[in-house]
Amino acid sequence: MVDPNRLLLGVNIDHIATLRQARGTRYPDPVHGALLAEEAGADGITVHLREDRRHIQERDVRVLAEVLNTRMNLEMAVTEEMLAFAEEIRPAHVCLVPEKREELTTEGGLDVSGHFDEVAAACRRLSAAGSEVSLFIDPEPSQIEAAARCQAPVIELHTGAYADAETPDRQRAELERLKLAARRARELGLIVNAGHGLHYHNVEAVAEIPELHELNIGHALIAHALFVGIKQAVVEMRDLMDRAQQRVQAQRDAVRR
Ligand SMILES: CC(=O)[C@@H](O)[C@H](O)COP(=O)(O)O
Ligand SMILES: NCC(=O)COP(=O)(O)O
Repeated sequence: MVDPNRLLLGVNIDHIATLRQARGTRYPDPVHGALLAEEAGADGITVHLREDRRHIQERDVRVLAEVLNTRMNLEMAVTEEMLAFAEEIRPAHVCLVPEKREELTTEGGLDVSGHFDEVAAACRRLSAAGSEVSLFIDPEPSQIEAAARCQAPVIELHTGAYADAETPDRQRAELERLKLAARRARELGLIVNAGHGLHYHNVEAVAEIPELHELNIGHALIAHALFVGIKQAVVEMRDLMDRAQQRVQAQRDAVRR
């Protein structure tokens, strides 16, 4: 039986679409990648439908909504166009993210406290459409508290600062911020996910944070898949996450003895 406390893996397939868009071809199809990722053990599929449509297209989201066996997590900006699209598709999960057209990737978390009314209204609309809403935020107490006040049931902590840390000290400090943030969010009753920039060499310390529910991982996993295949790339990531959780459990058991 699958452990109900197992840390879940959401596989972000955006960068399969990046390769397709580079040539304007029909291949590689992110939908194909999503189905293989599910077969290999992904617990969900994440797609970010960017305003500039640089990778995932509306067609991808529509087809995924029809064929996924797990669940879709649609990442999107808080715009009228995207809200109307999500209300039509009604994905299982919608993650609200900040977006800048000129950015290389999502540089930081959503400023929930600074745009409280707009984000709270989006949460209400999406919940009414039947989607579970999550807010992609930096591991900052003020943002976590604002997310709880918005009545979003889920947050996703942006792990980019941890992943990009250039020194071990900086990385330890960023990991500590993530741990404190996860603890605070759980105290407030939020479900806590995390993601961005996670890689095979930095995922384990994050996977050891006991309050986390799901990690969303894309770029590094799809890059690895180029060489080992997507199923193997998912299995390897899953193994690292499982082993990290088993270590935490073994430490807990040792303390109890
Ligand atoms: C919100 C987030 O962290 C991911 O969706 C990530 O943005 C992957 O896509 P990009 O590389 O386009 O940012
Ligand atoms: N929300 C984070 C995500 O979906 C994956 O981000 P990345 O692993 O592509 O950086």
